[in-house]
Amino acid sequence: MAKFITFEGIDGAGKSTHIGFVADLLRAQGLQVVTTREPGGTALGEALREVLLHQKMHLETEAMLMFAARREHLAQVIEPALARGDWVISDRFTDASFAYQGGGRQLPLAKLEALEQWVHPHLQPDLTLLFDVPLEVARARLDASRTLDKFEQEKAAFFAATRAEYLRRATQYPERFRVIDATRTIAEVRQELTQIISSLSGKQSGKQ
Ligand SMILES: Nc1ncnc2c1ncn2[C@@H]1O[C@H](COP(=O)(O)OP(=O)(O)O)[C@@H](O)[C@H]1O
Ligand SMILES: Cc1cn([C@H]2C[C@H](O)[C@@H](COP(=O)(O)OP(=O)(O)O)O2)c(=O)[nH]c1=O
Repeated sequence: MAKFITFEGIDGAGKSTHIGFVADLLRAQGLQVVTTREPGGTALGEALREVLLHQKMHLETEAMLMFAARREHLAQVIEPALARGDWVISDRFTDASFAYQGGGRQLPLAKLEALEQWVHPHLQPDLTLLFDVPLEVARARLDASRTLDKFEQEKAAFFAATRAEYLRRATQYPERFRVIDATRTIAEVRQELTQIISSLSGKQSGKQ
């Protein structure tokens, strides 16, 4: 049965480093896998990503554009892939809106819940891998690796609140979240990912 897997965590936790690895693990089992990302994943979504990552805007505009990009992503990529029986791995999904817009920027969670109900009332990820690291570790990795976008330039308090909201959601939805201690080496993290993926087979799809 096709499954929907999401990767989450604060910037610099190491999500992107492991997506190809997990996709290859699944492909080695003969599964068809679609990898994608948010904001993005479609032509319109990538255009919105450019705006979201580089322009200042009202917080509610930011939240609505994240969900607008998501609506398109679901319609064009995620839902058709799951309907075909493909597995889908997305670098971020709605938990990121709760963590960043809700936790980091303090948009009331009820507004995000309303957007979630509008955009995907019947779909949740089957598995959410939360790559968890202290802020200093994430910051050191980012500083060493790239030019920072609008979100990555935020201060420590923003990321503390973002991380706290991710962890709160992991406690709220323990059936789909797996919290990965991403301070370990890449090889150690991959060992745990291999165990998680091999134990996934046989569970039901996340469509409600
Ligand atoms: N476990 C790890 N140990 C050390 N460095 C890591 C680890 N995981 C990722 N990195 C490095 O940290 C940087 C940020 O990783 P990345 O996967 O881009 O993070 P994210 O997608 O979560 O923002 C990259 O340069 C990556 O090579
Ligand atoms: C999906 C999503 C992402 N974001 C933010 C988190 C990230 O800082 C940024 C882009 O995510 P990401 O693709 O992880 O950035 P990068 O490719 O630089 O690792 O968008 C939100 O604020 N809300 C959302 O709903």
